[in-house]
Amino acid sequence: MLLSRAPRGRKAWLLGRGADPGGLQLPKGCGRPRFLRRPREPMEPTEKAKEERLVQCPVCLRELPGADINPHLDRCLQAGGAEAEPPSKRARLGAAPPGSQAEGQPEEAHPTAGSPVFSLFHKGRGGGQSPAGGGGRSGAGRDEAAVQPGHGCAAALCGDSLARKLEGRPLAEQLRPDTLGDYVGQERVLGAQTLLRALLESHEIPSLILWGPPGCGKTTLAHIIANSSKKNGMRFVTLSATSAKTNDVRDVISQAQNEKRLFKRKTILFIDEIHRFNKSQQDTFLPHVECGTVTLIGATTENPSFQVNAALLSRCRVIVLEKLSVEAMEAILMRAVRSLGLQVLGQGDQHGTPATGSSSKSSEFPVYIEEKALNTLAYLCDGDARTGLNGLQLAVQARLAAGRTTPLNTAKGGAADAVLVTEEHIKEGLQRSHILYDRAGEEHYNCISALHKSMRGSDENASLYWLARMLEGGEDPLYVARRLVRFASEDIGLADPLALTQAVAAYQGCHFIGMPECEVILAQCVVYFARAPKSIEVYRAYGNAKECLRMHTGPLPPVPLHLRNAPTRLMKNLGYGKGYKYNPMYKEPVEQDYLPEELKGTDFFKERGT
Ligand SMILES: Nc1ncnc2c1ncn2[C@@H]1O[C@H](COP(=O)(O)OP(=O)(O)OP(=O)(O)O)[C@@H](O)[C@H]1O
Repeated sequence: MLLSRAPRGRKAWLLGRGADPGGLQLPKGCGRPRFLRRPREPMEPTEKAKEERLVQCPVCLRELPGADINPHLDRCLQAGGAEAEPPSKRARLGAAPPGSQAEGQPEEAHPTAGSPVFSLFHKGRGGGQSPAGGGGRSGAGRDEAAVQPGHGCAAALCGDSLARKLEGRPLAEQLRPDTLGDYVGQERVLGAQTLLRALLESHEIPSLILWGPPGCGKTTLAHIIANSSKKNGMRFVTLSATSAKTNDVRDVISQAQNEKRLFKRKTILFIDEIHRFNKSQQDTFLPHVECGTVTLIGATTENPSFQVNAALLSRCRVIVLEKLSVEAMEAILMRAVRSLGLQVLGQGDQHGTPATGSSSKSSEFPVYIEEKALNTLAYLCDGDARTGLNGLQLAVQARLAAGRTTPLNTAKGGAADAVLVTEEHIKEGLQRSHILYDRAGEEHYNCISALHKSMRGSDENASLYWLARMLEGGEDPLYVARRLVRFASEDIGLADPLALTQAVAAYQGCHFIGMPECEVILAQCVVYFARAPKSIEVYRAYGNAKECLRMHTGPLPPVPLHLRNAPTRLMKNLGYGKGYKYNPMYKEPVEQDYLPEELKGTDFFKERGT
């Protein structure tokens, strides 16, 4: 029977388990809840009616036909709550096309992929094994930061098996650490003596906001907390603010309330990209964080002071994660190298020119990666581990697909053909926009601010550097050009009125020809501005005028009658324009007031000077 055909508004009740209580596993110390007893009905329903009646699961709140409730409840409880997400909700929250999954089907029939709720930390999803190849997670970590020439993983893999390992889930996902031991870097907040580490190790998880640039390990840290909290009997629920709606948050909260009330189980709610929730959505969970129904862990790349409700922020500990250092990146890449079974080719080793061979042939050879290539990758991914791991994956896959082998002479005296990944291949594999700059995030504002300040400080070299950093990172040239228009007036002003013309021309030039040709137009304008004399006289005076208006109390003074236009007889009769002295008619300077009476004599320029 489909849920959609069931009568609505009927009071939910649960059937008792009758003769088979053994299948129901309740947590220790928790007696059979009262709701499991069937309430008395005025008239005993028939067996068929009993089976068709809808009842609500106390764990996941899903309504099911009476006949299905007890097996469902068993599964729900055994799966530990988080895994018991009703399939109907998965379909609703996830990206599944409408109608692709019939509501009310048993949950086993529904994969979790695509759902923002509970999907991230599912075990065993899509064959989510570590591709350890003998290396696995053990031994990975800080001590592996040094690249050992000619030293791959214990079991070196040849092309074919490696290609299979790289299929499917992205390498970064496959290698996401499960424990703090494998979490690299971020010593300042997670080092041995830090408060956060002590709290995590004692399983006292406070509400947290994890703030840091992309790929620095925010989600990974949440994943580690999820693993350890699940082991300690807590529920861990994930929502992504990019796809979840306010109702999804409400559902999670009401489940958390039930869990707390019925099973004394705590819920940790992880919200990825929390800054994408608007303030009123954030308000939804504020009281529940306050009263401890849920422990909130939010991840954001944006400054939480602007993006997270002040009230919510004050109830959370803000953990600032940094870009991963080059050393940390090397450790992460070495862990990947080991897990993939690649051999590292040291600086002293030599190789010849790649020869073209068939794919099937190259698939039989071991795969080497230059030590230099790993170092370069560690530098170029700019502290973003996802970019680094994806770059490695792409480069290796591309080499395997190209089907070329290279004759190698290693320092250890060996000579053999192999598939070789060089520094060049790594650079090709990296997307340019990832190299230096996060166009959509914090870095965008940091760099434009640095450019503005460098021009203001007349440092033409720094100005060019910040400009190049933005453009090479993929910044929109029109965004930079708009800022230059503003700068021309704000910082140069009347010291060189031509600056504004330059900026507008630069904007139009960029508009006409686009990147990369327009970069030199912007460079010219930026250098012009850095060298130009500066004046904030107008900017300040205008600020004073605005201030004067804002500070004014009471009704604003009327526009003096003599300054008003008088296009009609009535207006003339009312005195509009009366006494106005038309300046061109006078040879000598005209004595006339232009400010309202009460502001007579105000000098916005004099007040603070320039
Ligand atoms: N500190 C770390 N130690 C080991 N691996 C890491 C670390 N940080 C990131 N990684 C690797 O990089 C991948 C991406 O990291 P993660 O998803 O945690 O980044 P994030 O900070 O949440 O980024 P985003 O804001 O873009 O979601 C992980 O799957 C993991 O393989």
